[in-house]
Formats: sequence, C-alpha cells, structure tokens
Amino acid sequence: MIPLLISSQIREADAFTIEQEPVTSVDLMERASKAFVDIFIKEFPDQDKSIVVYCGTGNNGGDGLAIARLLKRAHYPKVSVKIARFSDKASPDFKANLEKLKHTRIKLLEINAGAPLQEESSDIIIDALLGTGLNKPLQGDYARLVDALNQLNSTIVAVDVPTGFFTDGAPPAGATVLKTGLVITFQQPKINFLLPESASCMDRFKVADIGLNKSFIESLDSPYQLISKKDIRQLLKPRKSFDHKGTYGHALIIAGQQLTMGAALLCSSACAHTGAGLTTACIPESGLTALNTTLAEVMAIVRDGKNQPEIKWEKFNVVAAGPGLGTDADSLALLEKAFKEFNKPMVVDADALNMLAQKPEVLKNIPKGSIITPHMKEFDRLFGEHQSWWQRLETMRQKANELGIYILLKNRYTITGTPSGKLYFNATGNPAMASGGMGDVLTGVIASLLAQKYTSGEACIIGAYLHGKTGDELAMPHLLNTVLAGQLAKHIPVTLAKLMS
Ligand SMILES: NC(=O)C1=CN([C@@H]2O[C@H](COP(=O)(O)OP(=O)(O)OC[C@H]3O[C@@H](n4cnc5c(N)ncnc54)[C@H](O)[C@@H]3O)[C@@H](O)[C@H]2O)[C@@H](O)CC1
Ligand SMILES: Nc1ncnc2c1ncn2[C@@H]1O[C@H](COP(=O)(O)OP(=O)(O)O)[C@@H](O)[C@H]1O
Ligand SMILES: [K+]
Repeated sequence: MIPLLISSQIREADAFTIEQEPVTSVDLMERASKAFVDIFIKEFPDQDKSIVVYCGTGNNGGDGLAIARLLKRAHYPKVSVKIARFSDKASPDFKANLEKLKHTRIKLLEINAGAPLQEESSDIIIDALLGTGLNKPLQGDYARLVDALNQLNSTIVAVDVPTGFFTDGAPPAGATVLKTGLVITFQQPKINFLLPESASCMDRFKVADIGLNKSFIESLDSPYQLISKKDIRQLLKPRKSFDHKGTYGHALIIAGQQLTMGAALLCSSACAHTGAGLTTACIPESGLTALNTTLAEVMAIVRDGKNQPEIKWEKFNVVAAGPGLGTDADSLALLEKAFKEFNKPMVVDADALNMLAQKPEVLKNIPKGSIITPHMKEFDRLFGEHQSWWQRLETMRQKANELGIYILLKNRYTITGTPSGKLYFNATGNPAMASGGMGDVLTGVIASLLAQKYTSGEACIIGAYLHGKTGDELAMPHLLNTVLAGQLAKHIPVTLAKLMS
C-alpha cells in the first residue's frame, strides 16, 4: 500500500526527511526539481520549444527557479522565468535559488502586484506559482493571472499541484484553479487528484519520487491508502494440487429479471471465471434457457414471481444480490429474507441498493462484514445528496463503521471504505470500461473471492484491482475505445494468472 498524506503531513514528512537524512531543505528542493525535470524531458523531448516558468515566491516558486536552471543545463535553450511578486515575503530556498539563477543567462521578468499582464506566447508554461502551501482560494493578482493563463489554451505543466488546487478537503465552490495538461507531483499523488473534481484542472498526473522518509510516512498511519500491484500479489493465494471445487466455495447470485437477464449472466460469468468452486444463479424462470445455453457451468434456482424460492442458505459461502434484480415487492422480500437468514457477508449491488434506498431501515439488518458496491448515484440515493466527493469519503467512513460493512464506491479510482475507517484507492481501470454491465461483473468477481475465503477487505481490494487490471490488459495494447463487460469477464483468468506468476 502507498500511504496518501494530507498537505500538513507532507510538510511533516519533508521536515522529518530534512532532519533525519540529513539533507538541507535547499538540497531537497534541488532533488525534487531534478526529479521533475527527468520526467519533463521524457514527456517533452523537443528542445526547440519555448518554455516559460511562472514562479511564486514560496517553495513552489523555488522549485520553479531550480527547474528553469536544470532545463537550461539539459539543453533547453529557450527557457525563461517570470516571477509573480505579489507578496513581500519570499521563502529562504526561493531566495537561494534566485541567487543561483542570476548566474545563468536565463531571461528573468518580474510581474508586480497590480501591473497589467503581458502577452504570453511560449509553447509550454510551467506552473510554479503556488503548491501545497495554498491556504485560501485565489484572489486578487493570483486569480487575475491564473484567469489570464486559463484563456491561453497553452500546454501547461504544473509543479507538484496546479496553482489554486486544494490537495485535500472539500474544494471551495467556484474557486479559481489553473487548468493544466500534466501535473508532475512530488512523492505521492495528492488525495484530491483521485477524485473526479480534479478532472477540470488536470488531464493527468505523474509522480516524481523525491525520497521522503518512507518509515516516517508509514508511521503516520494514514487512513488513505493507494493499492499497489505488490499488495495484490501478496494477497492472492495459489491453488494447490489436491484442491477441489469444494475448496473454492459456492456462490449464490440473486439477480436478473426478464428484461435484465444480462446482468445476472454477466455477474454469474464473472463469478465462475474468477474461480468460485460452484456458482448458482437465482433467476426468473424466463431466464433459464439463456442461462443454460450461455453458462453451462452455472446452476439455477428459479424465482417464479409467486412463491419465494426454497433456498438452503447454509449451502452457500456467499450471496450476492442486485444486478438486474428489479425493485418489486418479491425482490425486496427475498433481499430481506437473505439479510435475516444468511449470516455471512453478502455482496449488495445495483437494484438491491435501490431497494435499500427506498426502505433504509432494512439496511440496518445487512449481515456484518457485507460489501455494498454503489456507483455515485446509488451512493447518494442511499446516503443523501453530497456537494463534493470529499464529503462522500467522510460519509463512507462514518457509514461503514456504523453498519460494520465495506463500502466500495465505484469510479475512475474506486474507493473501498472499511469499518475501521480506512479508505483504499484503486488505480487500475480505464474509460474503455465505461459501458453497461461492468459493475455487474465486479459484483461477480467480489462474490467469487468471498466464496474462495478471502476476507471482505481482501475481496474489495483484490476485486477492484483485478477488474480494472483486466480492463487495462484488454484496452491498452490496442488503444481500444470500448471493452464489453462480457469480454472482460472471460479474460479474468488470464489477468489472474499473470498476477499470480
Ligand atoms: N522541503 C520542502 O518543504 C519541499 C517543498 N517543495 C515545494 O514546496 C511547495 C510548498 O511550498 P510552500 O509551503 O512554500 O508553499 P507555496 O509555494 O505553495 O505557497 C507560498 C505561500 O503562498 C501563500 N499563499 C497560500 N495561499 C495563497 C493564496 N490563495 N493567495 C496568495 N498567497 C497564498 C502562503 O503564505 C504560502 O506559504 C510544494 O508544493 C513543493 O512544490 C519541494 O521543493 C520539495 C521539498
Ligand atoms: N473511466 C473509468 N475508469 C476506470 N474504471 C471505470 C471507468 N468507467 C467505468 N469504470 C468501472 O466500470 C464499472 C461500472 O460500474 P456500474 O456503473 O455499476 O456499471 P453497470 O451498472 O452498467 O454494471 C465500475 O467498476 C467502474 O469503476
Ligand atoms: K504549481
């Protein structure tokens, strides 16, 4: 896991590294700037481009001055610097780097407070105005400058964070933020980069390792954690020679209606392909032929719409409910029965969540350790409207704890909230996966992992990673625009094999 820190903790990690390594703060700035430049050169190899570095007078500006000097040394001759002198204050490391810059032939211009802004025609703008030191929304000269740069439509690369961007906490509504194409950020992605609001001010980010003290970062025990491939490889359990289908558990998937049988098929297929020993689908009679012809491996329990099916709950290691299930009275009765009679963790998705939104008192009966897998709309239907994603994170931590469940909120970065208050961010997955049925597949994957005796926390972490990784393997090599859910389900064994190799 990669711990994700809030900005005050990043400052603590900076200070600890400076004291412990030991390294002077100006040398740490040099290291950070070099790490930035290494990535910049790979991204923008054309040395003929004109580059201007806009610098504030804090440490972000100090980085900017060092970056300009290092770019010149790396044979980018057309680099220049503009300093926004909007404050009387300047950090010591900014001043030290300004001295060093004066020994180069880099063109330097100062923009004074209140002065009219000059035209900007450089090919590339590097934004080193403000970084993680931002403590209020941009106003006055900074807001005016950022607004002007936003009008240019130029290529903008931010140092650490786009100027005006709050790295954690709910962003103030309507705040002015510089719109950047690429952010080269230090040490770790900032938490708000992983939330959808960031899309309005950055297309993508790259992380530059600046060697802050890792054991200190670990010791902060951040609730925000980014899942890495290494974690998944450590969690996955290899199969053993004498294992049999009983070893890998029996999953029951309660899903589907006449017009939404596809959801039941996709979920069941994903469950079987992820390796559950046995999969049974509880489906309407009208879906039986479809199931028997497309998924010969999956067994059925039929819901006939009049009588509740006889389900021997104790036969199953996991029950997943919701994909395409509909929200009629029979479906609700069956869900309530499952909550009462199945005493192991369940996976609850889609229409099952919509029913719970309509009858919130039922949610209190959800078996402890269960996993709910809402997308944003389902989440808000369940827990009320939210003004920001940061607010959703807070609700997740509170509700997961209150109900003793795992909440997996789906998005570009899917986030799992645990009863103990941790939030795990998953980075695999891509926009080719933005197509119907993809969530049904994820539900099947997670149910399958629970059947195979992974804990609920492990099932969420592995499930989100494996689902996204499979989508990446299908989409990336061919730059596919779309990956279909059924195609993804079938590819899971291949991705799983690679992760376990
Ligand atoms: N040793 C370190 O601390 C390191 C810091 N680094 C850089 O340092 C940056 C943080 O530097 P600073 O803490 O100096 O902060 P910034 O450079 O982000 O900001 C400078 C100052 O601007 C003022 N300010 C904040 N919000 C403002 C607003 N809305 N309008 C006008 N002024 C505002 C604050 O007084 C703040 O301290 C990081 O983003 C990174 O670029 C890197 O060099 C790595 C090492
Ligand atoms: N841009 C994206 N990047 C990464 N993953 C995505 C993206 N778009 C969709 N997904 C993934 O696809 C799934 C969609 O789930 P959901 O909205 O419930 O679909 P459905 O209801 O059609 O089954 C989620 O797991 C989500 O994380
Ligand atoms: K910046």
